[in-house]
This record gives sequence, C-alpha cells and structure tokens, in this order.
Amino acid sequence: MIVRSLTELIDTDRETKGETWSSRRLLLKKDGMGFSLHDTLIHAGTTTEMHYKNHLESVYCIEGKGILKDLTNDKEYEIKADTMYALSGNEHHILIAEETMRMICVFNPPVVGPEKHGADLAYPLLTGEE
Ligand SMILES: CC(=O)NCC[C@H](N)C(=O)O
Repeated sequence: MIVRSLTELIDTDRETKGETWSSRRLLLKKDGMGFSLHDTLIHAGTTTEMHYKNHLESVYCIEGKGILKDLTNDKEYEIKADTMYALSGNEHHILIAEETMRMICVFNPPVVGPEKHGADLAYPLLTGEE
C-alpha cells in the first residue's frame, strides 16, 4: 500500500513546473500502478496549448474555472469545479485559466517524473531508464 500526502511532494522530484502550471505527481510509473496521478495547479490568467500524442489524460477540476478549447473541432467547454474531461482521442487542445485551476490528472501510460511539454506540445514517452 502507498500512502502519500501533497505536502510531502513540494520541492521534491515529484513536483514538476511548467511555465503555466505546477504538477504535484502523487503516483509515478515507479509506483507500479499502471497510471500516474497528479494534483496540478494551472495558474490564473494563463493559456496552455497541449497535444498529448503519447499519453491518454483525464482531468478532474476540483477548484477554479477556465475554458477548454478542442482544436480538432473548435468546440469550447466551461471547466469548473466538479467537471471532468478525458482526452480519449489524444485531442490537441488549449486551456485558458480564468482563475487558478486545481486539477486531478491521470496519465496512461504513467509519467516517470520530469516530463514537460516538448516543441510538439506532448510529453515524451520516457521509460525511467534514461
Ligand atoms: C491540465 C493539464 O494537462 N495541465 C498540464 C500539466 C499536466 N496535466 C500534468 O499534471 O503533468
């Protein structure tokens, strides 16, 4: 069994920061669950363009609000606390955070720890052996 609290992760290698977000990675590939679990903050007033070609991601918003744009079909969704979206088709998308958004994110396959978006807007597929 694994028991871990958010405060244990701050300023460790389980906390990875991008320009517009901070991802606190509660479960990583090395934890052996087959997915990773992140408590992520998207900073207020930011826009983040993403395209996870190597991973499936589900995102459950628990605080804050913003707009999700699906760039594959130009649909827009209001995302606020209690709303989930799943990128079931690896959709290219943009997230506009009107307020700081706190998101619970699940990645399959699991991330190994340091992943950030590359020039292709995706996370690289790391093995953890690099
Ligand atoms: C919602 C989203 O994808 N934000 C970027 C960070 C990512 N979810 C992560 O926690 O690694």
